[in-house]
Amino acid sequence: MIEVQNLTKRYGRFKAVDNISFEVGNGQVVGFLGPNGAGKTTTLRMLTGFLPPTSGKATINGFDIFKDSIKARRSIGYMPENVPLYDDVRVREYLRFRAHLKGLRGRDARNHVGEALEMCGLQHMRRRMIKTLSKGYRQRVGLADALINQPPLLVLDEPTNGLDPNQIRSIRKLIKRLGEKHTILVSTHILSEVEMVADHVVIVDSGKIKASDTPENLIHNMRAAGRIELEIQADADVVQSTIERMDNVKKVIPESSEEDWNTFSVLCDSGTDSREKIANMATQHGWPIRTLHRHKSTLEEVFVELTRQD
Ligand SMILES: Nc1ncnc2c1ncn2[C@@H]1O[C@H](COP(=O)(O)OP(=O)(O)OP(=O)(O)O)[C@@H](O)[C@H]1O
Repeated sequence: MIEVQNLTKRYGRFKAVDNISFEVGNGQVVGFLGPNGAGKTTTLRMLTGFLPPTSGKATINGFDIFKDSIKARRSIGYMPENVPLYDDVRVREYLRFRAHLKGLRGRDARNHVGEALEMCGLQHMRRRMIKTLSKGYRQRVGLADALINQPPLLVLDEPTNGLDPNQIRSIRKLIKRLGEKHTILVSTHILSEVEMVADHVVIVDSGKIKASDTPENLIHNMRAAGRIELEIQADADVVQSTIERMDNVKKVIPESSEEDWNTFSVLCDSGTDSREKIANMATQHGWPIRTLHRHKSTLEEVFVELTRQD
């Protein structure tokens, strides 16, 4: 559905997007992540035909977005970061107007508007003036607009930006539902959200791709660097030196101590799990254990690891 090859965008001498390439298959929900200023919006604006690239190529649904822009754009529903809406019209009127702009007429226009209202949970708001809507409902109108001509691809730029946790949940559910029928490229800062909705994640930083994989693989590869949390009742120095001598253990880091109990992070080699060996060793020495837990990485930790500045 999307093929991006060596896409670059310069603003003067500054490279906002630096030679990125990635693909999004039909039906995938792809999370496009990166810290502020990473180049996400610039990339999405190029892919939706709003911004010409400095160099590189992108095709949407087989059409070159720069050479065959109109055809490519017919395949895209784009929800920009700040949804521009007219305040002094009613929700349904606005969507009908947008449907007309997208070439829909008569019954088709009415049906598509009805479906978009329904899909985005806006039926009961259809007669409301846009200026009276909460931010969450304004976002829904933006989404309804993006899907009104039922494009195969939805490009959503931070659809949950500025929403409260309840609104975020409902937009997340909506994205999940939309993902059943559409290919979706969604940029967001809310990583737990991506973990729940995305089949694939692209992480960008300083205009470059830092990782591109399924959320599971990204997390697994982090987890492979295995960290075990151990809380044990024994002399801290003895525990540390004993465990550090074990195979596959890279480092034992004392974290805290409370009365006789000492807590450690045990860092192990990729793909290994030393919990049983640690448990056996503790039993042999008669050291009681209160916690022996393999830490599960989150997408947030992967993100921080790949994009942190320090
Ligand atoms: N029109 C412009 N002229 C000059 N620099 C720009 C322009 N638009 C964006 N930039 C710069 O390009 C970089 C990438 O911006 P972009 O908006 O694509 O980032 P982003 O990943 O979407 O960030 P955010 O998460 O904050 O929205 C930033 O350093 C930004 O300041």
